[in-house]
Amino acid sequence: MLIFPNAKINIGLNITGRRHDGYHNLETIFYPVKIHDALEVIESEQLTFQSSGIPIPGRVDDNLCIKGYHLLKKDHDLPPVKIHLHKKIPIGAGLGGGSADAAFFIRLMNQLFELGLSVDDMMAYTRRLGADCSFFIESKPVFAYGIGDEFNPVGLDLSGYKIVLVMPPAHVSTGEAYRGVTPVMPGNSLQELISLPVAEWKTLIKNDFEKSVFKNHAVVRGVKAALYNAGAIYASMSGSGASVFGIFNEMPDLSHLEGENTVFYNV
Ligand SMILES: C[C@@](CO)(OP(=O)(O)O)[C@H](O)COP(=O)(O)OP(=O)(O)OC[C@H]1O[C@@H](n2ccc(N)nc2=O)[C@H](O)[C@@H]1O
Ligand SMILES: Nc1ncnc2c1ncn2[C@@H]1O[C@H](COP(=O)(O)OP(=O)(O)O)[C@@H](O)[C@H]1O
Repeated sequence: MLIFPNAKINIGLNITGRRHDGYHNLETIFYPVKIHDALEVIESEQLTFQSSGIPIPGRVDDNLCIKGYHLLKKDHDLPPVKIHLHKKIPIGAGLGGGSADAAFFIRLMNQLFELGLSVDDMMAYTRRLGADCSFFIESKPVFAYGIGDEFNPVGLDLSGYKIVLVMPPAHVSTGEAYRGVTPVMPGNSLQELISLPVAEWKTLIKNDFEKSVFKNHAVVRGVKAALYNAGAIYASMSGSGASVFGIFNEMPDLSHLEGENTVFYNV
């Protein structure tokens, strides 16, 4: 069975507090975008994992698909499977690619082996795999809070705009990004701001990671400026970086950014 895990962007990201478990409370909008991996699972003689496309750092045993398999196997009588992941979602980009693979793996296994898991059941597994992982069980626009695993639906539809995503040659680890932020409660609720017209977002909707990431990675700041210069109505770094997206009325010409950066048009 084949499935296509999609990436997400964060529109606004307020880090509101540090918790006793070392994690942070946050508020953000998760919005699904059309950049996909391809994940294939077939029943097999033994459990194997292979990948192609963008190389995935770390050991195979630490791959979130393999972790997801072991979690499910504890509760269900599963045969071994052969997993192939074709990686296209940039890694360490703030696009949640690893989390997407894990959540779509759980969805696929539920279907393939008729495990009868509800959305809540699947989210109980994904919560144990990563803070933003549960979003990808439904992959619909949401206002997320808590550590990023509690959701309220939002009626946000950006399909009338052109969204462009740029991945600069920089890598920011999620842990590093959180260490660079001093939590603060926002003056205005993101849940309310998001229903304002996109043209009003620029001065009101912020990503708290940008300050420290821009300080350490000037190239990321440069990409955001380039998107505004190209006519973006709104531009922001996604998540903990380093990717940056722009929302446009018309498709911009960003050929001057290609080469050094990877540019994804119409995500
Ligand atoms: C920053 C965000 C924003 O959407 O996305 P990305 O930029 O990574 O895509 C998420 O909070 C990333 O969630 P996720 O990537 O699932 O995080 P995890 O693997 O669970 O945690 C990695 C590390 O990030 C820190 N962490 C993560 C989430 C959170 N709410 N508070 C934290 O402090 C912790 O130090 C943790 O050890
Ligand atoms: N299936 C996977 N795809 C990508 N990265 C994975 C995967 N499984 C585990 N990882 C680990 O997760 C780390 C973060 O990857 P990713 O989710 O792409 O970043 P981000 O949290 O910035 O969106 C990688 O450096 C990698 O070691």
